Formats: sequence, C-alpha cells, structure tokens
Amino acid sequence: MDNILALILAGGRVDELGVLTHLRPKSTMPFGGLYRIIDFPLSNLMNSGIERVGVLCQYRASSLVEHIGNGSSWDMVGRNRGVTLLPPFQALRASDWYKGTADAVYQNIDFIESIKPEMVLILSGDHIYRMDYRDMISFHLEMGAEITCAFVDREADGPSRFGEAKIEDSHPKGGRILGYEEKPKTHYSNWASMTVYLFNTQVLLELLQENVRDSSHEFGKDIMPKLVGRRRFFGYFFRGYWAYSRTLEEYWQANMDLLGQEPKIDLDRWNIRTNLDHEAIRDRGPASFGRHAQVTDSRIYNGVRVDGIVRRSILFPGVVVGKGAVIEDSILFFDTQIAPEARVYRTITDIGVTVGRGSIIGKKDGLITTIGAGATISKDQVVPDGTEIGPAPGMRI
Ligand SMILES: Nc1ncnc2c1ncn2[C@@H]1O[C@H](COP(=O)(O)OP(=O)(O)O[C@H]2O[C@H](CO)[C@@H](O)[C@H](O)[C@H]2O)[C@@H](O)[C@H]1O
Repeated sequence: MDNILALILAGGRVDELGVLTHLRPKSTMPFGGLYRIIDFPLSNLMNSGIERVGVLCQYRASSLVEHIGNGSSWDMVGRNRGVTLLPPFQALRASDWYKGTADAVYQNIDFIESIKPEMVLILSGDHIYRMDYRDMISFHLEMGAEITCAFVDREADGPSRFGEAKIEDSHPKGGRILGYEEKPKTHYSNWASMTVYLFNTQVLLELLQENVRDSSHEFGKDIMPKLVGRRRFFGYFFRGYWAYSRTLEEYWQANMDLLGQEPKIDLDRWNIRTNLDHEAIRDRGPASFGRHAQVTDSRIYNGVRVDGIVRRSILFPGVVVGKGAVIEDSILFFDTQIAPEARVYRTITDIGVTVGRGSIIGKKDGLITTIGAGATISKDQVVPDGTEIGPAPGMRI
C-alpha cells in the first residue's frame, strides 16, 4: 500500500456538537472511555497497511497536535511512513484559511506532489466505523475507476444530510455512479456517502485545478455531482456499522453502542488504537469500587473511583462517583467529579466537570444534557434535560 497517500479531513466546525466542540474539533472528541474519534480512521489505515497520512486540520487544532504526536500509536513512524499535520499556515502553495474540504486538499497539492502517490484516499476524521480500505482499493483497480466513493445503506425520508448516489447494481461490491445529489431536499437514494473518496492522483489534481479557483470548495457539493457521466466514477457498497454522530443524540448513541451483551462496536476485534501516552490516560491506577458501589452494563477505565450506582454509562479515566450518587445512560469524560447523592441522567460531561452534592442533572428518557469542560454544578442545583452549560473560562483541552 506504499503507493497510496491518505488525507484525513479533520477541520471540523464550531457548531457541531454544541459546548463539546467549543474547544476542539469533532475529530478529537473523546469517545468510548479512552479514545478520540479520529482513532477510528487512523486505526483503519494502520489495519489496511496505509502508512503515509496527512491530517488536514484548522479549527482549534492543538488537541489534534497533542493527540497524534509523532504517529507511533498507529505504527506510523519510519522512513517511508508517518503522519503529517497540515494546518493552513503550513500549506506551501497558499496560506488561506481552508474554505472547504476540496480547498483544504487544493492548498496541499505540493504535499501530495512531494509524496508522488498513485492514489489518494480522502477520509473524514469524524466517523465511527471499521473498514478495510484494501477491499475498496482492489474494487477500484478491478473496475479501472478514476474515482471511487464508499456508500452506506441509510433509510431516509425528507431532506437528506448526506450525499446520495444512484449506483448500478452490477457487482456485489458496487458499480458505476448513475447520479449523485448532495443533501437533496427530497430523498434520492438509500446510498449515503461516507466521505471516503479514492482518487487516482492525476485525476484528483486535474479536478482540483479545474474547480477550486472558481469558488467550488466542497467535494460533496461542487465536485462529486459533476463527475457523473464524465469520469469513471464508481460507488463501493460498505455493509458494516457506521456512525455519523453529527448531533448530540447520534454521538451519545454511538457511545451506547459499546454497551450491551453484544456491542455493535467491538474495539478489540476492530483493533482500534489510541495515544496512551496522553497525561489524561497514563499513570492511572486500576479502577476501584467501594463497598456500596453498583455498576452494570458500563465501561469503566483506570483511575475511576465508584462509591455510588452506575448504569449503562461510560466513565473515562479519573472519574469519581461519590456515595449515594446515581449515574444513568451518561458519558463522563476524564476527571469528572460527581459528589455524593447527585443524580445524573442522559448527560455528557466534558473534561474536569464538578457536580455538587445532591444536584440533579438531566432526566430519564429526556433530551441529552451537556456540560462543558471545567464547569461546576453547585450543590442541590437542578439542571433540566437538554440544557447546555458552556466550558469554564480559560480551559485548554
Ligand atoms: N475546511 C476544512 N478543512 C479540513 N477539514 C474539513 C474542513 N471542512 C470540513 N472538514 C471535515 O470534512 C468532513 C466533511 O465535513 P462537512 O461539514 O463538509 O460535511 P458534512 O458532514 O455536512 O457532509 C459530508 O459528509 C457526509 C457524511 O459522510 C456526506 O454524506 C456528504 O456527502 C459530505 O459532504 C468532516 O470530517 C469535517 O471535519
């Protein structure tokens, strides 16, 4: 796979997951007790033997820089392999803020040319799935395709949030794309784009030169629809689990998919790696449970102390749940402190949140409640479900 360069789109946007993405892009959102979302595409690349990777970042990139480090967590350090962070100011050809996904790649044409790959695989850094990209690559080669995109089967009605394609059903793995619409107002096809694009390098460079300078900045909106009938443009059918997590509800559900008797996400079998050298993870002792603790159907990591009741929840390293406190259907990021007798339902707390004694946050079966990094909920405070509390000033995550 040394003829392939992967580019991960990790730009993100401020508005995506409310207070949780005020201080970080979605690609570095904590996930599943130990991980960050970008660990999924990075581990997929590692497991597919693709070891030359650029990460296109811009918004609040410091958490990304810290998380990726030198890439050794995904075995990507070596003479001909590695992860390169590509923020806009480092782009060689121009130094604009990236205007969109295609523009982000356009501004890094020099990087692509310096590596001279035969194909470029462009991926979103924001999705939770396991995919062996080699299968899609061999389909692309077998079809003699110039561009292949991966699609997942999604039932939808009403306005779509996805790029949707009509795909010829001539091969079990995919077929020619007969039509493509980006986020159509009325449902167009069940095949939703996963933002996994494989381009022959020469074709990618031609398309970027043609499109981007005419103010076309997005692959989905400006480039994909124009390829139908003009290029050897194929769709690849992906048949596994895929979580988009564009809304709080979806992000919460994807975390809950780690729980249950047969979790939909199997981190061990999927071989998902993360940066274990982060100070929030390393040097933590084993989790411990007091004599009144009750924990069911949950994931609990190192450095956690539980003296209360925890049901269907995910506790990141360093979380403390005091005596008599109840945590249900919740995700508590690193070092959340829950005082005794507090009750927390369907809530996501960011790093370093403190919840006061006797307070009640969220509601069983209510809307998801979110508390920003470092925020404090006072003693006996009631926080209605669906509330978003911003991060404490000066937090760096
Ligand atoms: N300027 C920038 N620099 C670097 N990275 C950036 C960036 N702007 C966005 N990104 C990243 O690119 C990816 C795509 O994000 P967008 O917000 O453009 O697309 P959206 O999710 O709406 O639809 C897209 O994703 C859905 C789901 O895959 C598809 O169905 C649809 O066709 C497609 O347009 C995300 O990973 C995002 O973080």
